[in-house]
Amino acid sequence: MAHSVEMLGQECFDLKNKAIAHLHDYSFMDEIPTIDYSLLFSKDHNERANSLEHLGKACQDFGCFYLINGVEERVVEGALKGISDYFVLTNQEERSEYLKKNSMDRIRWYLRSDAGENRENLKIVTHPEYHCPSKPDSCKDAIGEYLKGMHEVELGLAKAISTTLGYEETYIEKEFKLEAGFDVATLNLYPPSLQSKGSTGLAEHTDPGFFVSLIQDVNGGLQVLSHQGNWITVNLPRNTIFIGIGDHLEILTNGKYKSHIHQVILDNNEVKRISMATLHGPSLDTLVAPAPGFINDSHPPTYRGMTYKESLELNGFDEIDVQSSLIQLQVPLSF
Ligand SMILES: O=C(O)CCC(=O)C(=O)O
Ligand SMILES: [Fe+2]
Repeated sequence: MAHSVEMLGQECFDLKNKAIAHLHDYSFMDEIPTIDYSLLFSKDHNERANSLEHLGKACQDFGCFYLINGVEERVVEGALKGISDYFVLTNQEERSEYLKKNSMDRIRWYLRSDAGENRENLKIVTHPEYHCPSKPDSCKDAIGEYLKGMHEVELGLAKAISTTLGYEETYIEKEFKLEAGFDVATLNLYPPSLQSKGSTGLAEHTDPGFFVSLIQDVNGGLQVLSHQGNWITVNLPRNTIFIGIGDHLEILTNGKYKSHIHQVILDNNEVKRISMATLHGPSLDTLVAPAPGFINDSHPPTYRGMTYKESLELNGFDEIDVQSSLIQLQVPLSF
């Protein structure tokens, strides 16, 4: 059928409106992107360029992504078994040996069960030196093997993310002095919702550092806040690691790559859930401030500089507590 000029005009108008509506329909953006680690280093130039572009978008538009082909499946499964063994094969009295003793603790444990938090949590400093309870035997080696693999991935992601920011590969590694980076793993045990005091596993927060890597034994619980303001549940396919941007990459990039806001909700958890979040940080003596390349007239510095250690201790916390101080580091807006 022949189209009259008026009809074609109407069709064009409808198509344009549809496209505009789609641009504002952000529901399609509520799926956490997946990055294939191996493709970031592909020998095929186009494949590498495409996956780096995808990584840059994930960092800028989501602040998090699912990583595949980073650490071997056997190693991830071994670590999850090691964490489960720690909580199952020791009793609470043995675990409470790691209750806070002093600010320089390298292993620390607590159990919290109230309206604001429901979890048992063991924090261990894992880099530059690796600390882990010696009991049970299966725990230290299995978690250690995963962390070794994850440290390689950290260095690889530092290269890839530097490239997405338009810098040379070694940029982040040098800026954050990752050779002596301060990493803390937090091992979590959340009760089933029936046994919790309220529905909050862990309240809304961001984490300090370069980025956080997370593995979990069951899906459901961890949620991230999308840049469009929706809470998205982290559903990790098997052998996938969740990666979320940390506060100090937000500070270094002056807000270009934002720290991911997340929380743990126990609403639908019928079974207990274990997770391990590793906060990969700069070295404690690194002064982290917005880099000159991210500052210009329309982007004045949004954060003040501070060493990683000072920022971890800013609100009276110890470095092993790895608490965020992003809000306190913000420079007030001047008009
Ligand atoms: O257990 C989780 O899913 C998240 C843990 C977390 O956010 C943290 O330990 O900082
Ligand atoms: Fe966190």
